[in-house]
Amino acid sequence: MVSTGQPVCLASSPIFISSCPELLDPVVTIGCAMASRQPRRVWNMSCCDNQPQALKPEIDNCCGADGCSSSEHRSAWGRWRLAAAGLAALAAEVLHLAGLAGDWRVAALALLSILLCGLGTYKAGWQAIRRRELNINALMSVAVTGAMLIGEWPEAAMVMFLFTIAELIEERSLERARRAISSLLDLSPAQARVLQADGRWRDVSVAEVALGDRVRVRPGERIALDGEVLSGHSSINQAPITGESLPVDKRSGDTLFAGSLNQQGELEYRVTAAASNSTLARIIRAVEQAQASQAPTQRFIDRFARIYTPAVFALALVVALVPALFVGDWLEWIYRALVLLVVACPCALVISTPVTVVSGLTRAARLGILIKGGRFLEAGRELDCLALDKTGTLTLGQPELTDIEPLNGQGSELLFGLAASLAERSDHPVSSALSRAARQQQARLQAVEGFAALPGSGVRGRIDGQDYWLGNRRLMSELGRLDATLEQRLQALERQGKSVVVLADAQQPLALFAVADQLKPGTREAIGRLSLAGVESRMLSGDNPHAARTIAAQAGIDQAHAELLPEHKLELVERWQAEGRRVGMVGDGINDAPALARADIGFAMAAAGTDTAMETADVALMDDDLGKIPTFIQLSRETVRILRQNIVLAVGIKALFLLLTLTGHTTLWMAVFADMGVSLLVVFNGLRLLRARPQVESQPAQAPHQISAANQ
Ligand SMILES: Nc1ncnc2c1ncn2[C@@H]1O[C@H](COP(=O)(O)OP(=O)(O)OP(=O)(O)O)[C@@H](O)[C@H]1O
Ligand SMILES: [Zn+2]
Repeated sequence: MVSTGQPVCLASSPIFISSCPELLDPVVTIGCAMASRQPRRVWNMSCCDNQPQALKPEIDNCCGADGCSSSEHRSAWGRWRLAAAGLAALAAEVLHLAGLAGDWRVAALALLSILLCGLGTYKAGWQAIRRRELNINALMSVAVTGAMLIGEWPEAAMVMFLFTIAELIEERSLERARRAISSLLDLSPAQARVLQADGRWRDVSVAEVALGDRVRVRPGERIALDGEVLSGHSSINQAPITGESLPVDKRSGDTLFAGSLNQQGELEYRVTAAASNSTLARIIRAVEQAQASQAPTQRFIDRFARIYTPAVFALALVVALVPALFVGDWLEWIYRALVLLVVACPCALVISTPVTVVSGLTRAARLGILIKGGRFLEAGRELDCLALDKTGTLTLGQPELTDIEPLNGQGSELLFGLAASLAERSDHPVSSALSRAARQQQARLQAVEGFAALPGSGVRGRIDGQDYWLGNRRLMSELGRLDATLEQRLQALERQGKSVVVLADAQQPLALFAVADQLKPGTREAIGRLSLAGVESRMLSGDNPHAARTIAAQAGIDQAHAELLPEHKLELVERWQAEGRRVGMVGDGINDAPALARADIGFAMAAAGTDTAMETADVALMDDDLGKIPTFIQLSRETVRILRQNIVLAVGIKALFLLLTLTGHTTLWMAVFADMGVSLLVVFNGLRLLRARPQVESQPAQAPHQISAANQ
């Protein structure tokens, strides 16, 4: 049981982290990660003076050769014992009601029940008291012991039994919320059909597949490993990764994710990541880590519990002693003090937050939204301003070359060849547009020396001993190549909403190349949902003001800031924060990195498959669907709402019972039932998030587009 305060091996849980409802100390978690597909076990080390060494034997024991499944935490024996304890407690109660109150048989049955189910609680309670900490176990141990001492045997047994049951249910719920995420891993098959050296295909365990191996997947099968399609054509359901079940078209060169479902054609692919390091495995690892990190509410509650429990003991002592000094009736006041201890049990309050946050994180991951900690899940609610990069975030990020304008009589074919040779070396979307067009037109590319990317402005390189530049207006004016004619022609193209780059040599500008990007399907709708949620969208673009405004207008964004260098994006984010706004930032390129890092929440899009995005962003959206941001904000609000409901429920009901207790209207029975009831209430309230349906219905009904396309 999690709350024993003992190191606990949650063998039945494939992942895990510590969670100790009545935790008074910071949690130390030790994970024993087995090979990738193996269960992973972790101990709750709230006790043991936080010394991992103290647990060494337990860890060795648990991770030993026998594997993790042997020491099943709630064994069959444990369940039988619990059932027997329940029967004994009930029998004691029945005998008691039958008027045999003082009978030794009642006491014996009650004692038997307590011994059967309560030893763990006593042990943990004793350890806590020895460390001069007072936790739930100590609270319950004292209450039960006190009840026995004043002869309330059946009640003592019932308190212990119900407490044990409640703890069990809570622990199970938390495990369920956690397991919900790791169960995703079961989606990727354990075996893959790999091409052997002798040319035959053989089924091989995924752990043995090497990088670069050629794997075949048939229609209807799940993809076993991350890879790149070598041959074949199919549509793939990537829902486990992206949360989006509309199938995505995949053909040669596209990225495949382990765990996704191949729907139609047969594919052969080259393995690009070991099974233990697939995108899916990394998502799950990240969620586990996020689950381990405490949300602000959690930290608050831990601090609260630290003061609270000792205060309750003090109050109970006062209730037991003081009134009796004046009015007598010792037994009655001691009884009330014991009821008070049970009523005061804060387990509902303490467990409600982890259950809720874990459920929220898991739900998000299933929707293809990877949140890096409870902190961000709680903070999402407060965002009131979202800064968006243009290319690749609002647009498809795959601009098409639309115009080539030679400037001084040279052949456009020659100039295009030069520009494309430079562009070929860069993966900036504008450059990619040129190189794509060059490939289609089979333009002659030349070798480039001394290539350099000039972030925010363009590229530079030497061809045939001549220096060339390819870049935007800023670059031309820096080079002193921007004259009136060039300016005029630039503006003419830009006014059509196009991005324009100029090819120049050491003397003069040679040609203009215009590209136009398209708004991504679903962008306008996502911006609309954001604004409904009270979040203002603002565009931050490195592109020219006309192109920026054109896209902003299409997307429904009022504020567009153009011609920004990376440091300008950062400055704007900082300025808005200084105005008291909570700023989120969505971007992809390196030019967004400083602003992303500075923003209250940095979002990365199309993060599946791009390592840096998945690792550095606060919130990583697995595909390029902007609609995931309003979904995230809704989920965040819902999470916080449930967190608050739980706090009000837990504290409110307990406060009510406290009053009833002090006035002598409650019994131990009622107190335990109330405690259990509140605990279950908050746990199930938290678990609701797992099932929550934060507006997935608002997916645009457009044709699916390739996610790999946006991973530039
Ligand atoms: N490697 C490059 N190849 C070609 N053009 C470039 C390159 N780098 C920058 N540019 C030019 O400079 C402009 C600004 O570039 P920057 O990377 O800052 O913005 P962007 O990513 O294109 O736009 P946004 O910031 O809106 O996503 C581009 O629109 C392009 O015209
Ligand atoms: Zn409790």
